Amino acid sequence: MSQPTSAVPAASPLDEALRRCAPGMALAVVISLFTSIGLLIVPLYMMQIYDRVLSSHSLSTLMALTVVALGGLTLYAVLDYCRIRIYQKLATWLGQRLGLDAIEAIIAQTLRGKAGTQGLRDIQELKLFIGGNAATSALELLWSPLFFAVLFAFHPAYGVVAVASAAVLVVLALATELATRRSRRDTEAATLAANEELLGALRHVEVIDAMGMAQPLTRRWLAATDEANRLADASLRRATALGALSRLVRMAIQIGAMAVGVSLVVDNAASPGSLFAASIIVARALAPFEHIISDWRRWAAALGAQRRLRALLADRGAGRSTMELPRPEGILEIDRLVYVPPGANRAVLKGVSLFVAPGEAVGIVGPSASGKSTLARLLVGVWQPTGGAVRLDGHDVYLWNRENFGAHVGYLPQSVSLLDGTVRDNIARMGEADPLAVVTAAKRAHIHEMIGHLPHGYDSEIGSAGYTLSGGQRQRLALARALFGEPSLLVLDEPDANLDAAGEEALVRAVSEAKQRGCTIVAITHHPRLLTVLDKVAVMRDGIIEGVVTPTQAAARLSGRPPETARDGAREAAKDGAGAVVALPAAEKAAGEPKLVARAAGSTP
Ligand SMILES: Nc1ncnc2c1ncn2[C@@H]1O[C@H](COP(=O)(O)OP(=O)(O)OP(=O)(O)O)[C@@H](O)[C@H]1O
Repeated sequence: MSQPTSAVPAASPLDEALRRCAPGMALAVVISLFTSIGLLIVPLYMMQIYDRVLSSHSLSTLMALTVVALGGLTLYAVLDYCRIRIYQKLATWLGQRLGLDAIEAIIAQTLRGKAGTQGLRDIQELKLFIGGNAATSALELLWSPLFFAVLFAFHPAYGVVAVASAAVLVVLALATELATRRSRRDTEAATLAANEELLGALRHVEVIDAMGMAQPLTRRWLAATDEANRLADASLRRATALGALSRLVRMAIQIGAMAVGVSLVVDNAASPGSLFAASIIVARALAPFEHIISDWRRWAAALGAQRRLRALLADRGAGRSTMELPRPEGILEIDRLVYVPPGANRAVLKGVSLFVAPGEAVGIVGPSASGKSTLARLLVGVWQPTGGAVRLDGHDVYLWNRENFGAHVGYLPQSVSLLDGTVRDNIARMGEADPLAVVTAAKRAHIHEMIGHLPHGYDSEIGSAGYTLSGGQRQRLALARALFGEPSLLVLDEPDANLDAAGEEALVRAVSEAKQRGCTIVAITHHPRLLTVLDKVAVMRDGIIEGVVTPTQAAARLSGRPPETARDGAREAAKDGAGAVVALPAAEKAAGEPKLVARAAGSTP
């Protein structure tokens, strides 16, 4: 079948977001030209006072200069406010813009076993950088030549002192970077790894508390952070030494500028007023250079954050379609599916093929670790197949746009996985849903009444901070979530694992009704009652489908024996005749012959 799926464009979302920030940045930089000029108001005012008012004793000149200076300072204050607000707005926008992509990327990485929330912290770091002083003072560097020009205009000696001082400060900033870069990066990586391990462990806090595992965990965390602390200390030692040196240099510059100024005044080469004005302007001209050194940690953090964000965002669900597809009929084709987990050297699925017609309900049985849950995850496209494909209505489920795919698919994982929120939020898949649609899904899962008995009905909070549902209640609620919104495909991974007799009965009815509504169903189950409402049952062992039996045959075998005997059941059923079971030779199965299995099961349309 065809695969006309369009791929995601390769442009980096970070570059795209920064590109869209550029006009705002440019406006802020232009405004900062005027605020930089505004910074000259006080020194020029002082110079005029010394050189004109003190010598002429003219109070009217003083008054005029004061009015002009105050007017200029007012304008400066307004422009400075606008400039800072632009940076703050840009930082907020950037955070929102990147947040969506970062969450998507974090989900994609977590699915590949690389869990972590560092991406969100990195966005926060970039926001602080842009919205705070670090980025703004760096952009003010652009206008430093203006100050240098004024100093050269006063006297070339002032200009030379300022430019030479700026060069020394730049060298110090570069030395700080070179001396601390490696250890800083290593510190970041070591701290990140230690914190992620601890956060991962804290998700299982009940186990930790019940079995007194807090101490060993703390020791592991301390051992992991020890290395990070050692590296951080080395980096801090160098940065502190260079910081002390740069403070010494800054004070020496002030003294040097003053000494040069006084010698010029003594030689009558410059006015006394220019001496004071120049010392203030030198300080202003060098301020952005000094900020680079004092804000270096923020700079380093922002550089590290953008590097990690770039890598994270490049990694988000690469190659998935951006185009929405219409509601599928529910033709499910598993085509020579192979799956080798990341880092593993052995395939969990070794060429699984199966065809499921629209509205058909298939059971999957097989012993533990035969690959059933892995198959379920591949059916809903959360993992990328190593080979082969799963197609729904001819389109690869892994490449399918996730939001669009989710609207047509219901998935009940083995771990249930309810999220923090209300019962209503969970059924509605955390979206803003029509109450009628929520109630319909609950009724289809036969839990509408059960929800009525919760403290706040559909508004009952569940999850870590809310009402604690029983295992069976959680499973039934997760079934309602899977049934929400008329799914075309329903994938249920052991939906009966925690249910009592009433729950099992409700599940059987819910699955049977979904089938009648035309939903294609794949259910991993060993429950004989549930098997009987399905159309066929695939028997899995060691990553392959050994054969397909009728539900009656599978249920009969399973009700008398443990699930591990499913293969024997399949083989015995094959001996029963009726062509219901296909026991393919191993080599044939590994090569993958989907149609053989499907045809033999009598399900190919
Ligand atoms: N991400 C992974 N990395 C390494 N091995 C994995 C990974 N996921 C699954 N496996 C391995 O694949 C095999 C099949 O696992 P799977 O969960 O699919 O089995 P199952 O048939 O659903 O078992 P059960 O009935 O016990 O749930 C197991 O041996 C498991 O250890």
